[in-house]
Amino acid sequence: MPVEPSADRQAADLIIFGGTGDLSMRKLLPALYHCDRDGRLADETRIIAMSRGGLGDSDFRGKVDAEVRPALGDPEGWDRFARRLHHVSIDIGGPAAPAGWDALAALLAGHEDRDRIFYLASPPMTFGPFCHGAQEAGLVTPRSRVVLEKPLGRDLASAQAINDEVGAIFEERQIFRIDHYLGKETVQNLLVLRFANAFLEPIWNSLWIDHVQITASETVGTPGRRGYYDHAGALRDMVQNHLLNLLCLVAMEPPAHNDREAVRDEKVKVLQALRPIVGSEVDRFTVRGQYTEGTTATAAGDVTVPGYLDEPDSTRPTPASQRVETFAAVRAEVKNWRWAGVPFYLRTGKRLPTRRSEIVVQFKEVPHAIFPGAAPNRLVLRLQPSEGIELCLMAKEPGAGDVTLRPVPLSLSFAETFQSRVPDAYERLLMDVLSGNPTLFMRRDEVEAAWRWIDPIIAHWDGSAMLPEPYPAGTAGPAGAHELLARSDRTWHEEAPQ
Ligand SMILES: NC(=O)C1=CN([C@@H]2O[C@H](COP(=O)(O)OP(=O)(O)OC[C@H]3O[C@@H](n4cnc5c(N)ncnc54)[C@H](OP(=O)(O)O)[C@@H]3O)[C@@H](O)[C@H]2O)C=CC1
Ligand SMILES: O=C1O[C@H](COP(=O)(O)O)[C@@H](O)[C@H](O)[C@H]1O
Repeated sequence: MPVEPSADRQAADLIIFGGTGDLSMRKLLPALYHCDRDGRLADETRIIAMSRGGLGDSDFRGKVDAEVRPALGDPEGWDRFARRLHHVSIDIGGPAAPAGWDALAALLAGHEDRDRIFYLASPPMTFGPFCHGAQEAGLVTPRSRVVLEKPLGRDLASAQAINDEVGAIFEERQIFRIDHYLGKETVQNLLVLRFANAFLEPIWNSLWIDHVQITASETVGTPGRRGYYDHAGALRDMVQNHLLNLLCLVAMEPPAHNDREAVRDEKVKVLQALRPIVGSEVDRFTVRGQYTEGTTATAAGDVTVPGYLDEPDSTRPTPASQRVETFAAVRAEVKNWRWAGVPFYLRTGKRLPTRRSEIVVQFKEVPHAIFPGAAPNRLVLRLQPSEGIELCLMAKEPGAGDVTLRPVPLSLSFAETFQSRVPDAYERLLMDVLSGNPTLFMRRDEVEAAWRWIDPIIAHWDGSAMLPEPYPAGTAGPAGAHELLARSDRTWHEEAPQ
């Protein structure tokens, strides 16, 4: 049964700019539906999508009904959710933009006392023009907040320009830079695991840890996303934000408090301690690839899928599309006392064999082996497909005779242990925006520190005559990714004996 909306919830108008896009249809609207079903939205809260689509409210409701509802099964309380939906057409930067602002103003008139959230689920170059337009239309109230999707810009300079433009209209306390990985249950649990348990922290350093692997592997390709992806690539799309955030949470010092500034202060220090990868080092410490035609596993069996350049899209590939990486791997180092000499291997790619996001903390070998075959311990924090934690220990196989060792996992699945649905990251983060809690959002200095480290890698790739290494869809990425670890006698987690 859907839960009745709580009377003490603050009513809000949530304006999703880009409300017909992939992110909105796949993530934001399903998350908002779940929040509504669980009674977490006030009765009067409205969801107002904006796009160039020329849709009326009923067209938009029909679109959401056709595209979002089926993925939710048979959703209870759907009609209540559907009544919250509205659509306003606008072409930001286009000649008809004033008419769009007028339509939005008419819808919002008389509701100035509500929280007003502008969620920018659109390409980053629209952020500045959108905020200016909203201000000129008189729509920015003291109760307004703005949510900026990642990646914020294409490099440090564009990120600074966007931050300046948005910062001229909204105060920093009103700006929520979202990275949905920070809303994932395991990611929040990482801090609990580290700082609410005594046993890990004493060994959480270079004396005990050999290296860390952070992987976000996806089976999906990029059909229909050329307009965005050709300007992004895997490094900007995933590494600059999601993977660096995970690295920060693994590597940061214990904050004095679990509050918005203390946690973010410690994360920034990690970003500032990242050893820059510059010039020819980029060729040694990074790998990039692009998928070609191959096969991918689906529920209906293996299917042949096109390469990146042949993905169906309304825009044709350009010569620059050949340079876009759909796979990126980086060997990073945090230059401080705790982590000296411990590599952090980051890796992400599209059209890989499995959908899997995880952090693997690989411990060192025992200092003195009295049993042959002892493999080092490994802690795996699983973000996807299911969220959980696994500690791989060595155990003796039952039986008399010689001791035979076997690695065995101590596993914790959040869904099984807590017998409850694990909420999607966007549910948590959208509710944080609605209640005004920015702890799990990025501060300006964090985003800019991340770009400062990423920029030299991109500059070297851009200036190089080399193209990304091809890898067939459905395989584990380019050969260079294997070599990145093999050089130091290491292997990626899934290549190691399980
Ligand atoms: N897709 C995903 O899984 C994720 C995406 N993101 C981020 O979210 C943002 C959006 O991504 P995604 O949804 O994939 O992109 P899409 O291209 O699918 O959607 C973009 C949306 O913005 C609207 N839009 C674009 N330009 C204008 C304009 N000038 N005026 C009015 N509306 C405009 C589009 O509508 P129309 O064309 O009708 O105008 C559409 O609704 C990006 O910054 C991306 O990095 C973040 C995490 C995950
Ligand atoms: O931000 C993004 O994330 C998704 C992957 O998110 P996940 O929660 O499914 O791991 C990725 O597909 C997309 O390219 C990127 O923009």
